[in-house]
Amino acid sequence: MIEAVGLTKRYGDKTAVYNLSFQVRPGAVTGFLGPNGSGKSTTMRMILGLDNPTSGQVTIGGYPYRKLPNAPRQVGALLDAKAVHGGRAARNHLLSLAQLSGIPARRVDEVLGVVGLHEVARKRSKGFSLGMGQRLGIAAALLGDPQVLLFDEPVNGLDPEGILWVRNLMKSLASEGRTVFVSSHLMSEMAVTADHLIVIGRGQLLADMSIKDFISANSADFARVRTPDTEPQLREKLSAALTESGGHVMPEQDGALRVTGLPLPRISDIAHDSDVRLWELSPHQASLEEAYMRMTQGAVDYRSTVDQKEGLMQQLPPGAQPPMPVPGQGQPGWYAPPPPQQGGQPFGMPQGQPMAPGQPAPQGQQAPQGPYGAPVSPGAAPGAPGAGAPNPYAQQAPQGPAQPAAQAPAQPPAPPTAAPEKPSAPAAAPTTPEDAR
Ligand SMILES: Nc1ncnc2c1ncn2[C@@H]1O[C@H](COP(=O)(O)OP(=O)(O)OP(=O)(O)O)[C@@H](O)[C@H]1O
Repeated sequence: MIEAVGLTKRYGDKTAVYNLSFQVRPGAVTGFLGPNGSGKSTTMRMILGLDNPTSGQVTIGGYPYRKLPNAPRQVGALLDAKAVHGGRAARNHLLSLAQLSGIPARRVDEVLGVVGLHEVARKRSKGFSLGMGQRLGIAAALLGDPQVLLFDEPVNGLDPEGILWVRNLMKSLASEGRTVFVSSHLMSEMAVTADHLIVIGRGQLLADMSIKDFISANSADFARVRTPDTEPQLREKLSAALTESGGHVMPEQDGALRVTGLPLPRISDIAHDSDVRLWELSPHQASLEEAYMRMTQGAVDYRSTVDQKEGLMQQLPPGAQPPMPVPGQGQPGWYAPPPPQQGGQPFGMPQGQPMAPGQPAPQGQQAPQGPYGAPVSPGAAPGAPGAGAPNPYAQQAPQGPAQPAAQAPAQPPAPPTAAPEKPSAPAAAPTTPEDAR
């Protein structure tokens, strides 16, 4: 288990992480979500002993990383897939990491099979595609057969097949009882990968909850109602009638109305009673990406200066409800879809679920040891199981296509921040203590 308590990191006058407390438990994929610059990588570096906290502490299995006995065998991480010596063959790169950590050479071939890079094992990594580089970084993380794994944005730049492969790998590692902590800024990806979510914004904890709770708290039902385009007065009439009946009405970009707080049959009756013809009346669920953006909208450091949000600037039709204000957040005159619990917690924290973890798991709890990738025959195709023993990770699970990457949040430009440029990530695999900065 990974446990952070009051973790704070300052770089000069920039506070990258502030008073962060959370636990990452074994047997689950824990998604670490936050907008760009929210402190995810800084937190991961502190977990791995590559950066010292300004205050607070973070431990793995009760030890700070640097005091962890035989750390490379217990913790594996992918921080930056590009942090490899490009002139070295993939196998040699892994071999050198293995030798530094006293890991036998045969394990190198095992992990090459696990990530499906066996056929290119003797090729220099500088010719690798982004996806192959990610696989090589993941192979390095798996070398020590560790119980604790950290992946910083492992699907960045991957194609749908690669995303699906990483997703299934995370899940199978967790199903073996390992602790899997994976950062991302894509809610849509975490929704289908993670069991648990830790969300941060500007270095502070915004939410710590199971994905199930996040979904039930944030997937509000709403109805889309569309009146004939040719008769705008009907739209206004219906909007007023729905509002009068206790509904919350907001305009959609395409001229339809988004209605919450009224069941579909009631909306139909109100339209009928108001003599308004409908071209559409359909049930919908707010997307998790929207809920996540709502949660983090006040904690986004970097915004596009390109005006991409005209659709959100529509005038409210007569009778329409203004957006729910999110205390201390959001931009005046702008709005995201309303939170599902009107008048309640803007982030819809489920009952009895604290913002910060409240149930410490027993210290030193050991996850059950699962079977690990058995050697794969040298002729095995990349990503395919070997001809000998089955390869649990290289196999494609029969699932649907990966979800497309979400649109960047449409937000007005924020005032420039004085944040210094982010330095490049550590230049070597974090499993080698020698590389610690
Ligand atoms: N070594 C450093 N010196 C100064 N500032 C830093 C340093 N490392 C990080 N920061 C700053 O701390 C903040 C958090 O950065 P961090 O890289 O941890 O965010 P992140 O959530 O991983 O972002 P991204 O999703 O863009 O990778 C940023 O404002 C960044 O510029």
